[in-house]
Formats: sequence, C-alpha cells, structure tokens
Amino acid sequence: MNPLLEARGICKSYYKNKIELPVLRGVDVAFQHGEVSALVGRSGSGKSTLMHLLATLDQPDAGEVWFGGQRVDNLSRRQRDEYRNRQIGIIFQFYHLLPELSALENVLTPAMISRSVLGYCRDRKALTLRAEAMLDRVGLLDRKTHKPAEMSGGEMQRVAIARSLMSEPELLLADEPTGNLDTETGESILQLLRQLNTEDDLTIVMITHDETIAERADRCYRMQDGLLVDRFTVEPAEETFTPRARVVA
Ligand SMILES: Nc1ncnc2c1ncn2[C@@H]1O[C@H](COP(=O)(O)OP(=O)(O)OP(=O)(O)O)[C@@H](O)[C@H]1O
Repeated sequence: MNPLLEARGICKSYYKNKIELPVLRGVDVAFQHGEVSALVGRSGSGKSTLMHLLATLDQPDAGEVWFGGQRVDNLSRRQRDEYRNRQIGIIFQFYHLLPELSALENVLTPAMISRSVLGYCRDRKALTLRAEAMLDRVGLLDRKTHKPAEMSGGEMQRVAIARSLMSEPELLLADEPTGNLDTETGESILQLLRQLNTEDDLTIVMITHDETIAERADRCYRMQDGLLVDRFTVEPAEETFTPRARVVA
C-alpha cells in the first residue's frame, strides 16, 4: 500500500551567525494510512524540524515531501496553506490556544479564518455546530464557554484536538501531545488519540522523547543527530496491556 505521507532524502540546516547547523541529514520515512506512528529521539535530534517540514510549515534544503501521492513541498505558498488547512490537523505540547477566547471560539476561529476549511466555510452557524460537535467528540461540550485559564492542561489539549479536527483531516501531527501533562492525564489523551485513529481512520504521527509513549504507537521511528536510525513495529505483549517494541529490518 502507498504511504499517506512520505519524506524522501530530507536535508535541513539552520544558520546562526552565518554558521551552518545541519539538523536533518537525509531523512527517509513513510507513514502508512490509518496507523499511529511515533518519532522518538533525544532533545535536539531534529524531530520538530521534521514535523514542520512534513506540515509544509517550512521547506527542506533538499529532498521531497509527498502526501497522498502528490508532492507537496514544492507547492506555492497558497497551495501549501490549503494542503495544511484541509489535510492536516496539528497539536502541540503547549496547546497554542488563544487565552482571551472561549473553548468554543478557540475551536471555531481558525476555521472561520481559513478560506478553505470545509465546503461551507464562513457559514458561521454551520461551523459553530461543527465546533460544538468536535468539542462533544473530545468530551468537553460542557466546558465550551471556559477560557484556557479556566481549564486543566488535559482539557486544553482536548480543545486543541477538537480544533485540529474541524477540517476533517486525514492526518494528525502531534508534537509532544502529552509532554506537559501528568501521567494519568497524558494517558487519557493517548486513549483519545487512539480512539480517533480507530473510529475515524485518522492517521497520526506523534513526536515524543518518551520511549514508553512511543511504544503505544503501531510503529516507531528513532531519530538521532538528524538521521533516522531505527524502525520498530510495536506488538501487544501477551500477558500485559503494555505493548513492547520489536526491531525490524
Ligand atoms: N530556528 C532555528 N534556528 C537555529 N537553530 C534551530 C532552529 N530551530 C531548531 N534549531 C536547532 O535545531 C536542532 C533540532 O531542533 P528540533 O527542535 O528539531 O529538535 P527536537 O528533536 O524536536 O528537540 P526537542 O525534543 O527538544 O523539541 C536543535 O539543536 C535546535 O537548537
């Protein structure tokens, strides 16, 4: 089966005071449709940089990004915005909610601003109904008037997830989705992500430095110093709930 999302030979450097800092040094990775994948690696190994390139938030110096059989890294800026708005949901460790807006407004506003979300864009009533449905989906409809300061970390991440679902994306990119949460709350977010994967066939790529979280994915990719050094498939352990990783060629 063709992968949903693919990076081919990705290289990326940053420059500081004209000194080159190579961050990605030829990364090849393919994410299969309907799977939960984890990119695991130490701080500074290049995970977030790769995620930004996969989301076309930035462009590689060399290499290509493909989504659904189409090359996307070389699209025009407008086309890249449209690709991102329609196909990808993104969530971050620190939620990136607007503090002055309610939960409902946080879910609704980016969709209102985006020109391309859904066919009925800018139809405020339809979008509001959808935003409420998404808040309901993540179990937070009763908090719709709460502002971020009036919510827990787990609730804020749920709002961010609801926001990311507004465009019915095929792919969810999650940068350390549980990184700011205690173990129990993080667990409930992981369970929600798995539920969305199973029920909506949502393909998920999550970044984490935490091996135990990575092992919850169907497939893990380990990054080290700007290179992908390992791939794992994850099999459920026979006698316990905790899955364990198996290295494959
Ligand atoms: N805009 C930038 N300018 C210069 N250097 C950068 C920039 N963004 C990231 N870097 C550097 O690139 C390297 C990789 O950063 P990146 O954020 O991709 O790593 P990461 O694996 O996601 O780390 P973490 O787990 O800490 O988020 C780091 O050494 C970082 O300092």
